[in-house]
Amino acid sequence: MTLTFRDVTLGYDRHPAVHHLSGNLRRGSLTALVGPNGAGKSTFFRGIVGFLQPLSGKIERMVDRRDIAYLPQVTEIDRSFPVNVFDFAAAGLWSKIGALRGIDAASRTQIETALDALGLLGFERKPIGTLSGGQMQRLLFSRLILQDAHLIVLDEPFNAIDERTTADLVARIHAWHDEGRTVIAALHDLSLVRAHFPETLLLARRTIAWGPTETSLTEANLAAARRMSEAFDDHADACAHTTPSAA
Ligand SMILES: Nc1ncnc2c1ncn2[C@@H]1O[C@H](COP(=O)(O)OP(=O)(O)OP(=O)(O)O)[C@@H](O)[C@H]1O
Repeated sequence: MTLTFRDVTLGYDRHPAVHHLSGNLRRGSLTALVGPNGAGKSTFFRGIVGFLQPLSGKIERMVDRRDIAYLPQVTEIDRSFPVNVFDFAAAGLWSKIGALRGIDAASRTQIETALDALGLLGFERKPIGTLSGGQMQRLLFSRLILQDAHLIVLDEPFNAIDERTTADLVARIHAWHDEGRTVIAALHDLSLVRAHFPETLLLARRTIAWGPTETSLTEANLAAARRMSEAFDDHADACAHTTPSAA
């Protein structure tokens, strides 16, 4: 296993957002995290990476925190920061070599190789603020390559990305999977999930289904996820165990 969740509840200011989640993220698995807007997907990821401590229950990590790479939603990334493509990618090496060691010839080659893998060679000196959305997402994936983490957590990596870039990024995800890494990605495009992700966690504040994609993403489960998400009271203090009745 890479992660085990034991009756985990996550939330903000004591208001639960994700309820009583139990299960395992198998080592080397490739999982899609699916759920309606506000289902708790980003909250779940913040719990995985340790930005958010569970209100109750336990997340057991069989990997070191430094061996977890996290790609937040693109809206959470500040692109006004005055840094160029090369230096932004180079930050991916910091968790392994430290920020102060400087970049030697071997590291430079590694960074160029990672940029090349995502079609960004030649962009090294460009400020990140001048990149298109798709180029920025390619850069974020280059940095993930350099992080060389075992567990890779991707929050909506294909948002506002064209088909060509999506195909390149999907290929990179398959390469990570083939290398034996554990990958989990929040996605809204169900045809993409069915085509490329063997396992799915369907979340709507609680687990609706978690297992093989074909058995998780049934019409009945998707309808249950919609109902559950709509019925959820964001301001509830207590941990509601009740399930809304089928409409
Ligand atoms: N920083 C925060 N402080 C307070 N509440 C939050 C915070 N972030 C999220 N929430 C609330 O937690 C609930 C789950 O939100 P979350 O962002 O995890 O959902 P999501 O499934 O990632 O949604 P989307 O698909 O729209 O990105 C929502 O009701 C949201 O308002």
